[in-house]
Amino acid sequence: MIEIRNISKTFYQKKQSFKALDQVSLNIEKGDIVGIIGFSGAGKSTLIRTVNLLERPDEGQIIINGKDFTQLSSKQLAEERKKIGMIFQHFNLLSSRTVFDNVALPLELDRLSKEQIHKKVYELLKIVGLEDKANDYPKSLSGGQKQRVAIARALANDPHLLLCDEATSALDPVTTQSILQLLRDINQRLGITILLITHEMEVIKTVCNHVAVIDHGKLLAKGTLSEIISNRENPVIRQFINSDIMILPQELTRRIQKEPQDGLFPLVELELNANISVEEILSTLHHQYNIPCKLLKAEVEYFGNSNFGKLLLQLQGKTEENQQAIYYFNQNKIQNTVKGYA
Ligand SMILES: Nc1ncnc2c1ncn2[C@@H]1O[C@H](COP(=O)(O)OP(=O)(O)OP(=O)(O)O)[C@@H](O)[C@H]1O
Repeated sequence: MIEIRNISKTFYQKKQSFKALDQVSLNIEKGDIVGIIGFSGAGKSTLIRTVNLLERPDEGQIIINGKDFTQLSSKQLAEERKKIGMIFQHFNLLSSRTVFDNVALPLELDRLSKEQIHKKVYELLKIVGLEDKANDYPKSLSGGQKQRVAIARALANDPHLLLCDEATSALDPVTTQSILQLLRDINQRLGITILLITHEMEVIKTVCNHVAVIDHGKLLAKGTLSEIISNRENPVIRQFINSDIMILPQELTRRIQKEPQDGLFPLVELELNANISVEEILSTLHHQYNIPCKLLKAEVEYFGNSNFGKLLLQLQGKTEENQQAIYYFNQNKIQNTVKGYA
């Protein structure tokens, strides 16, 4: 439905050039929620802005519902853009207009009658849960409420696609979750495709079913959430997914030894992957190998049927038994690190 095909964009400033996008291609299916993640300066904003041609690419095509946007006249483009809503990190509301008038703006530009506008604006405010704020001005709203108004305005022309440019980056974690929940509702109830950019993995995990990773203007990887999360080879992806260092419980930190000693057992940190579940690992150690072990800490997340995260296990078998456990981890590509002995 949306095809970003070999897009490149170079910026020129004072005789210097900078390639912000380099041959980026990405397909987005109708009804998807696709997240593009990357570090600051990776090219995310430039990429999302090329989709509705706010930024015109130097090369490549943007094909939406069979139309190549780069080939449209400005009049045709203006028509097509009405069907693409956009929201921004800093909401971009007009401070001199009430909530009602902000949401009404695209409808006024479309020359709808007063009655039609009134009906539509209240429908939209109901969707975003702000009917009681119609007469308030943006300055009296919280960040989350401002973003809701911006979402209502973006939905005014019944778009088939919503572009979200770091829409939750200025919000606290609780408000972020409520805005993401609203985006998911809109996607499910209204069938609107959503393309969002973010530098936060939490945002991706909360709402996206497909992910693309961008770095230095190039698309590094794309796929389902679990495909991307299982991609342990790429160092950039690893940084996003695996940024959490597992902190040992305090009481253990005090008595942990670096070298093996009689009477001490190894503490092993395991990195889970999509191929094997926590339950299977523990059950194999207990029942198949008969190795006593203690689960000291677990940070596990589930995506579909796959689990990811880390475990801290103390292997309490004899030396050979514990080695057998390590062999089992290696055989199953479960990354394991002996953190010490206790
Ligand atoms: N209009 C412009 N003129 C010159 N350089 C630009 C312009 N827009 C973007 N750039 C440069 O292109 C690169 C990519 O910028 P972009 O805003 O797309 O990155 P980003 O991944 O969205 O970063 P952030 O998360 O910090 O917003 C940056 O190095 C930026 O300085």
